Amino acid sequence: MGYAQLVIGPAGSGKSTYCSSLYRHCETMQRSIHIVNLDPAAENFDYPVAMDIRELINLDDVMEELGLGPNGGLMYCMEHLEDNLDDWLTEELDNFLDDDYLVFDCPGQIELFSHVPVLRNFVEHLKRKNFNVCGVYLLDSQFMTDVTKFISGCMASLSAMIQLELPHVNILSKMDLVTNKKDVEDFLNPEPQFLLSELNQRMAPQFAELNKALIELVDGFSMVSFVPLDLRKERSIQYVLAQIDNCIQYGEDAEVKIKDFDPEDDD
Ligand SMILES: Nc1nc2c(ncn2[C@@H]2O[C@H](COP(=O)(O)OP(=O)(O)OP(=O)(O)O)[C@@H](O)[C@H]2O)c(=O)[nH]1
Ligand SMILES: [Mg+2]
Repeated sequence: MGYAQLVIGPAGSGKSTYCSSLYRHCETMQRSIHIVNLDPAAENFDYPVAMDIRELINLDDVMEELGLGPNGGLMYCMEHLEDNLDDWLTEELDNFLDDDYLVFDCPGQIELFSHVPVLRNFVEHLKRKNFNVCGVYLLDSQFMTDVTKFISGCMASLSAMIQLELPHVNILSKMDLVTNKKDVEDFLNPEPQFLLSELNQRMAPQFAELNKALIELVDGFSMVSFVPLDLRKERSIQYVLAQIDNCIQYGEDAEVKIKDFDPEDDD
């Protein structure tokens, strides 16, 4: 049994930075972890790349030879990955041990986890190879300061959740940039009534019914809650990792220390 995190979220939400911080954290904890680059457009890495889509296909070549732009080129590369799950990916995965822990740093094109089947098929392949996989969805806390942004963030995360059908952890990234914690706290584990009244205040009256339906949806999928991540704090990284480990049953035999501490304790 292997373990895997699929790190997804909009462009610039902090996925690669999270991966490198996680790597360093695990290094300190003397815990083995391997970061995989799935972004054909990535150029600089702050972590050792254990496996790399760029060894399968080169984005510049694709753009040049097929006359595609950066986004079309990226989608082509990802589809090429999808076509090579059985050979390239299988061979690459054979380099790892049975109980290895892999973290996949994905590109940020939102269509990859909203309606294009590439990542879903990728995940299915990992599952067939006996991996326990968790979707880790990063959302930038800078975009979480009012209710309309919160709802749109939830919808994007929800579409990834539905598309991938994975255990799913939502992370609010870049908490170090949040000066007024109160602004964001309202949205970490929000009260539906609070959200609805905020939303109604923001929107014209004819949206009242839609607002109600949206909030019911967000509330109904009680998994739409966010764990704050402040990369300056080891404890914050540790807490996020423990949530994810819990989802994929990592270390169940090895007695992991999750317990219930407050991630904001050390303020
Ligand atoms: N202050 C702060 N900046 C961050 C943090 N995480 C990421 N950033 C910055 O946000 C920008 C984007 O970060 P990346 O980690 O490259 O984001 P990404 O999600 O991998 O982006 P794509 O791969 O392009 O989708 C960079 O300038 C990072 O330095 C954080 O926790 N705090
Ligand atoms: Mg990245």
